[in-house]
Amino acid sequence: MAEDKKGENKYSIIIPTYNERLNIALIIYLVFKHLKDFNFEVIVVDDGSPDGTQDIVKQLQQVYGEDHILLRPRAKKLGLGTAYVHGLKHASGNFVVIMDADLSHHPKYLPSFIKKQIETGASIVTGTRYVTGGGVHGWNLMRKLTSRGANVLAQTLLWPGVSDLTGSFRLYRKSALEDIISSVVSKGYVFQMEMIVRATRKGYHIEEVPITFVDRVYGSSKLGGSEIVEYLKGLLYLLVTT
Ligand SMILES: Nc1nc2c(ncn2[C@@H]2O[C@H](COP(=O)(O)OP(=O)(O)O[C@H]3O[C@H](CO)[C@@H](O)[C@H](O)[C@@H]3O)[C@@H](O)[C@H]2O)c(=O)[nH]1
Ligand SMILES: [Mg+2]
Repeated sequence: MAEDKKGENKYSIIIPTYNERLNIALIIYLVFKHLKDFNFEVIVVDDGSPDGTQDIVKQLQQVYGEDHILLRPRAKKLGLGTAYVHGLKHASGNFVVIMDADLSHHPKYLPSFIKKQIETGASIVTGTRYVTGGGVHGWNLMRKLTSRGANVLAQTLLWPGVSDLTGSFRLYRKSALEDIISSVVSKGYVFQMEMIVRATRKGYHIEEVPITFVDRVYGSSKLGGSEIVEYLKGLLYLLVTT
């Protein structure tokens, strides 16, 4: 396996949170477990969660160290896309990973993202549910159809050459992420699709690794009907502007 055992690379793991009190300790434990051979930091971007997520993160900082877990909160819920932008400003690594807090993105995949990047030299490695070896577990039929439909629609209109456009488990070379993010306008969930489409248009080397997305056990999704409308608007915007 290609490895970066405490080598020159540092991975900044950005985890956006909104009401993830019941998930945050486990995801951080698992990140530490699976990245023990690598240089990394975890950056939690919490948007003033009323459930006290930040209190748990502060306790975890006492256990793991404040240099390993950074809490970079914002006063209120400002949207998932802007949470990544905020986290990136505080990242000290030369690579950045973006992942959900609710264990839908299992940290066990992190070494395979890193391995793929080292083997190929890619600027982006994106987790995909829609190739052999990947999948979705635990979603109801409606959510499966929504995700599949969103992907098929975007594939048909935009031809990006990436199999999972709405997934958000990704590793970026930090310089690439900074460059791409500077041209992204979306603020919510559609941010993921805009990021990867703009990356393909800019000619970045993108590789994929299969992941199985497992629906959360604790808490609830923050994806509402308004995000679906925003997705459709974002799709049209990309169609016109890219
Ligand atoms: N800071 C912050 N975090 C947020 C916000 N909205 C959501 N989050 C956090 O973002 C992560 C994903 O939110 P979920 O609500 O769990 O999303 P989901 O419905 O499971 O959707 C997932 O799958 C989609 C693809 O099918 C993805 O498009 C989406 O990004 C996410 O990975 C979680 O860690 C959640 O706490 C926000 O406004 N601010
Ligand atoms: Mg989720």
